[in-house]
Amino acid sequence: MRIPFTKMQGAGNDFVVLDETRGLLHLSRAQYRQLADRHFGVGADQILSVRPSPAPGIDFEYVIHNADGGEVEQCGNGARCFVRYVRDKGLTGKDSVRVRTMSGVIEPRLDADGRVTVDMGAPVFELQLVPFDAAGLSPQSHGSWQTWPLALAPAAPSTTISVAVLSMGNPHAVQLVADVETAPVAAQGPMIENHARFPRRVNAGFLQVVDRSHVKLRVWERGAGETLACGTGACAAVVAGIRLGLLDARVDVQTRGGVLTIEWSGREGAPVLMTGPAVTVYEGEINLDENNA
Ligand SMILES: N[C@H](CCC[C@H](N)C(=O)O)C(=O)O
Repeated sequence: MRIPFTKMQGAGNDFVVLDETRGLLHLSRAQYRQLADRHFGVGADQILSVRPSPAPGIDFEYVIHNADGGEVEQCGNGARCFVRYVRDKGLTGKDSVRVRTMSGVIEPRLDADGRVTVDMGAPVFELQLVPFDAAGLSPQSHGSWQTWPLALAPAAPSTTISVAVLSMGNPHAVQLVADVETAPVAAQGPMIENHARFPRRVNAGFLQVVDRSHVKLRVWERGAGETLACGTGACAAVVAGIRLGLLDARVDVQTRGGVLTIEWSGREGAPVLMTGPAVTVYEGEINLDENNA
């Protein structure tokens, strides 16, 4: 099956974008994996499918699959690329669109300077909604919030880390590190991602606080491994830093792929705003294996 696609990236988090506004492609999990494969396919961290409005007052639906083929609830860098895509393709005349994902409705907006700002909605702290199983654990208190001990069981000795746990529509576990460059992302990332206390797995953030308005962040993403940037991960890390009393309301997040600016008032229920780049890299066509169907 030969299909057209658009390759995009937001701060180095890269995507294959598919136009399904005139009909669904009905791709299989294996075909999503092939699209994301950097040797047998196009190569991307996630696949974004643009679909027609699902309901009045909502402009589009946006479906997200990780490189491992699994469908997920939210993708922040993808949301910025999404609005750039629908604008450039003439699928909308608006600069700001309301789009539904599996986790709810978000509102990306094209800014005059070419960057994109997205209202990512409010962070969720109820552990059972992340979801995170805290049974039998005693949290460490930090002012009005807490972090949770997470035992990582390598061969020996087992390591226990301390994570802030929250959802941006998708699950995040954020730990503070002294230096992101030496943080054990490759060693600990998979163990956190697949930890039994996260029934739907989790995105693992490694956060270095530089000062109250600048941080550095690396993220081992659920279903994709370490990416050059993670939009929801940047939102989750800044919200965690604010709640732990370490950050102010507007923070520049330095990722390996670029800078994202995150704003959150600190009031529960208040939305998180994320601003960053969205770039079209190239257009192409791919022969998808039929036997992958
Ligand atoms: N790996 C994430 C989805 C993509 C999130 C990330 N690319 C972003 O920009 O938010 C998850 O499984 O929840």
